Amino acid sequence: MVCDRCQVGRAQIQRLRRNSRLCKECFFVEFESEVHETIEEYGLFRRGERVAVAISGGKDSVVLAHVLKTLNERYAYGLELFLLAIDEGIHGYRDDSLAAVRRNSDELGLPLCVLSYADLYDGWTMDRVVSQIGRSNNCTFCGVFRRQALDRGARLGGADKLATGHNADDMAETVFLNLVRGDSARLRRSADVMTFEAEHEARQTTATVEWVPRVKPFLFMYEKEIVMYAYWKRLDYFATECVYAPQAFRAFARDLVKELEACAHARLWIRSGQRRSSENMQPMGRLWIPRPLHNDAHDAVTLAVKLCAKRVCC
Ligand SMILES: Nc1ncnc2c1ncn2[C@@H]1O[C@H](COP(=O)(O)OP(=O)(O)OP(=O)(O)O)[C@@H](O)[C@H]1O
Repeated sequence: MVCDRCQVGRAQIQRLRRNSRLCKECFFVEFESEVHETIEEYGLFRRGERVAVAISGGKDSVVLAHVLKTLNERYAYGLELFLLAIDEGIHGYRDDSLAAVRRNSDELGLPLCVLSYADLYDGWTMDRVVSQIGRSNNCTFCGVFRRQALDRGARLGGADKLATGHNADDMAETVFLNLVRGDSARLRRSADVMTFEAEHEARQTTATVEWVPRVKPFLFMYEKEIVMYAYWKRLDYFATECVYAPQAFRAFARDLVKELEACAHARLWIRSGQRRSSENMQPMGRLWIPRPLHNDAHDAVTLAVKLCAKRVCC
């Protein structure tokens, strides 16, 4: 079967969003163009800005670093990029992924800044936190520490923006997590392409904190396609899951999204990546859903809440 775009190469991937069948080269072109469109449409960067790319060594952030460098050169954004990694102090996980981060920094020729929880939080590594509080809830601590660490790292590095590798799948999970937690403030901004996290926290604590806006250039990109990009480009990333992650509440949300996707209707609206797929879309909050399924989507949210409640209660 030939590629729908160039009509020459052998089709090797069926795009989830547009349903087109593409060869590898055309897939790279479309993927990169879609990230560029997001950057342009939402005005994520301004010429001359210094951008911290948050890199964990996982596939999303490694692909993000490569794509941002490529687009910065191709479209002459005029950005000054550097990599920012946080060492949470998780033995057998973060030490290995940081090795991948260092190799990417060398390959891309981008400077790297590494900050550790141990240095920032008076010797408190995640291994030490888990030894004190056990495994349940440790991801909540880690998430709060990491958000602050990234913010501090970005400010230390003089960044105007902090770019993270959050993708459409992460967004869908986050929407459900915030729904279940009843965190309406976070729910409202969980699908934003640009957020001001520290500003929100500062408002709640009345502390004066300088903040660095966060941007998510991959918010409309599917995880599966990010994996294919990394695989076909032979990028050097670390694939193992965090040793503490299986206990995470987020894992419930991930399973839930998969369960919902098993219903044909839900699959159509659950990810923000559908946003641009058709003119027949309409917004429900920040999610875009096909018009004929608007009512079904409300049913799906109800179903999601019931499923979550069931899981949380069990
Ligand atoms: N230790 C870290 N250092 C720097 N950035 C991080 C770190 N952990 C997460 N991030 C940023 O937050 C984003 C989402 O975090 P998540 O926990 O989903 O990442 P991951 O699964 O470790 O790896 P990735 O998302 O890169 O595949 C990452 O893409 C990255 O930009």
